Amino acid sequence: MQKSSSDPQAIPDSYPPCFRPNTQQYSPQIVDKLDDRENEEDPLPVIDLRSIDLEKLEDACTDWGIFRLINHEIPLNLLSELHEHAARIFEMGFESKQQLFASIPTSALSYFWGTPALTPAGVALYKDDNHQKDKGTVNYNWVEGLNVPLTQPPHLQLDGHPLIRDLRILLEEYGGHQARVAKSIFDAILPNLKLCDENERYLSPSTGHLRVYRYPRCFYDKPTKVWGMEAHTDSSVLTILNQYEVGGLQIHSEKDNAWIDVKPIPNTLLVHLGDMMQAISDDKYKSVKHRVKLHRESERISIGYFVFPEHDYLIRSSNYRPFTYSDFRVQVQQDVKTLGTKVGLSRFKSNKDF
Ligand SMILES: O=C(O)CCC(=O)C(=O)O
Ligand SMILES: [Fe+2]
Repeated sequence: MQKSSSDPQAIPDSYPPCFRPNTQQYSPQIVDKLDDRENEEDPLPVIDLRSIDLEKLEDACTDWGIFRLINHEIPLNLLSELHEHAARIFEMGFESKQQLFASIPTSALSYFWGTPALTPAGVALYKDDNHQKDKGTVNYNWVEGLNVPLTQPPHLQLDGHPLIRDLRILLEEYGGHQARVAKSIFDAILPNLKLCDENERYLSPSTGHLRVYRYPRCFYDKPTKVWGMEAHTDSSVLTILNQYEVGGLQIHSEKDNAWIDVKPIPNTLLVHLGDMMQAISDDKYKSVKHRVKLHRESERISIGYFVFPEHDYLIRSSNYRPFTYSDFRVQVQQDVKTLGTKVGLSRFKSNKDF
C-alpha cells in the first residue's frame, strides 16, 4: 500500500494548512469512501501496445474516450522509484515545500496546491472568490502537485537541490517513455482521423509535460462536497495517467450516464483522449469526463503526462471554428478565473456565437 505515515502529526504538517485536521474553517465530507468496488473488475477496454488491435482501439476511442494500456515497456522500477521519490518530497513540511519551490524556476518545476489550473508560467490559478456558490463550500480541489515541463535543458539550476534534481532526472526518463507511448498511439489512431498532411503538428512532443499529484487523506465528514479533482475534461490531445496502488479516479460513461470507478491495476497506464483530440476528430472521439474522489484511509499519488498540438497550429474541423491550442488555453484560463469553471470546446463550436 502507498505510504500513509503512521505518525498522525507528520502528514498534516506536510499538508496545506486548510487540509489539516481540526481546522474549523471548513467541514467537507468525503464524497465517496474507499470502497469494495475498487477491487471489482472495471469495464474499461484494454489495448496492448505491443500489438495494437486497431478495431478495438477505434471502438475504445469512439465509445469510451479512455482505455487501459498494457505492455507499455516502461520499467516497473522507474515507476516505483518515481512514486517513492515524489512521496518523499510531498512529505516535507508545507512551508518548507513552498520555500524550496519558490527558489526553483517554474520552467524546471513548480509546486501548486488546491487547484490543478495553472497559468502558462506554472503558477496556481484560483477561481475568483465571488464565484463560489455557497459559503462554507470547499473552494479547493483537495490536491497538491508538481508541474514539470519537459522541454527544459536537463538539471537546469538544480544542483543546489539534490532531491529535486534527482526527481527531475527520473521524470525526464519517464517523460521520454511517455512521448514514445503517445506517438505510437497517435500513429495508430491517425488513419481514422483523415487529417491534412501536417500530422506531426497535431501531437507535438515539445508541448509535453508531467503532473505529479498527491491527494492528501481527507479528515472531515460534514456534508459539504469536496473532490480531489472536480469533474473535467483534459485539454490535451492525449493524457497518459499512472495511478499507483490507490484508486480514486472515476470516469463518466455517456452511454450509461453513470460514474465508473477506474481500478488501479499494477503496471498498466490509462490513456485519456482530451479536448484537442475531440476537435481534431470532429467529435468522432470524445474527450472523457473524469474526476477524482478522496479517501479517509490513504493518500494517493498519481502521475499524468499531457501532450498538445503545436500551440500556434490552426486546427480546422467542420464542427469548430478554426482555433489554435493557444486560443483554447487563453479561453480556459479566462473562464476558470471569471466563471470558476472551464467551459471548454463548446466555446469554439462553429454554430455558437460565444
Ligand atoms: O489524478 C488523477 O487520477 C487524474 C488527474 C487528472 O484528471 C488531471 O490531471 O487532469
Ligand atoms: Fe484530467
